[in-house]
Amino acid sequence: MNDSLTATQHSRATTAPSDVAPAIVSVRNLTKTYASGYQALKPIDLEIRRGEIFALLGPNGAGKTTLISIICGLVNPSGGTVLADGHDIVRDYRAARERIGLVPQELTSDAFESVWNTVSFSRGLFGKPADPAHVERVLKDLALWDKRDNKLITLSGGMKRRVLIAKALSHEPQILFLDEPTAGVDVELRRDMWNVVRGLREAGVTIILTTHYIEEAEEMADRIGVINKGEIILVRDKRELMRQLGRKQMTLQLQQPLAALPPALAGYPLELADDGFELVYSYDSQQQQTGITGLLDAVSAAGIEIKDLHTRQSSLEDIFVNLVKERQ
Ligand SMILES: Nc1ncnc2c1ncn2[C@@H]1O[C@H](COP(=O)(O)OP(=O)(O)OP(=O)(O)O)[C@@H](O)[C@H]1O
Repeated sequence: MNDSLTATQHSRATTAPSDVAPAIVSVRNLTKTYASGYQALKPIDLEIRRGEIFALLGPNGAGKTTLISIICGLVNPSGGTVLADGHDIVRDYRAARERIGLVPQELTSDAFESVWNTVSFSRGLFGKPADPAHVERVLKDLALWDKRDNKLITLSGGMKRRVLIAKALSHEPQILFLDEPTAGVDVELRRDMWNVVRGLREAGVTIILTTHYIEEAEEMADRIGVINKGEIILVRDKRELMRQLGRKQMTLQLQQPLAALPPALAGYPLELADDGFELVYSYDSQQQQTGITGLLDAVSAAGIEIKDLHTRQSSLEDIFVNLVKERQ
């Protein structure tokens, strides 16, 4: 991403998000019941901070697309309010929508249109005057400049994804929603896309992404929101979340297999694994006392010989699975 976008598109570039960063999107008491009678969103309150990357995680059918579609004005809310940069998305639709870019999963544009025309046309849809210099910058930033005259149908999957982002940026939004930005793309392209998204954040764009790849949220997000069955069950700074909810496991590989846990070790949170060749101990690394010393003494006193030992920190995936499981 070059500096021109930084300087011109987002002259109000923000500093790094902090606790005091004001909300750029405010969701209050938002509900959605579809015509079928299905309540897809229970009352939702959510604040997205200016300049952050916010990842919205949730299992299939949790309500992610419904929430994003309401904020972007594609689906009507049943109740509650949403402000985008201070503009009510219903009463002040145009002003709110102008501030928002949405990168959907699929390219629905005319396959026989050129990259340049598609992106320029998107800008026009928001009533913005033509600005070839801006379109040029966006295409250059997304490494699409060489493809500007190519028809969409001739582009690779990765290039099509970039076109989706270019379209969403064509009208200079401050808030960018990415719906599953890297679904179905290979690892290399995923890393490429992450760099593009980081570049946008550096240029002052607030990013909200939904993802099934928890690794993506772990890698990219400043904050994480978890939605389950139409309810936001958690919103937390990513690092804090991993520190607070992260658990550690210590695995002891044994010289000889155990048929069962010896009674002397019954008081420890231990599991036998790998056909009795492993003892797995779970503990909270934040605690003053992890219990490791006592456990190792007890193992030794029980005459169990250890061949090797390793520890593993739980990932965001473990945390997410546990959170959602708890609510079922
Ligand atoms: N137009 C609709 N009419 C009735 N029910 C709907 C409609 N759209 C979505 N739903 C239901 O609302 C719930 C939430 O759907 P939504 O698409 O928001 O979930 P999601 O979290 O985005 O899921 P996924 O990860 O599978 O895309 C689902 O149970 C879905 O079946």
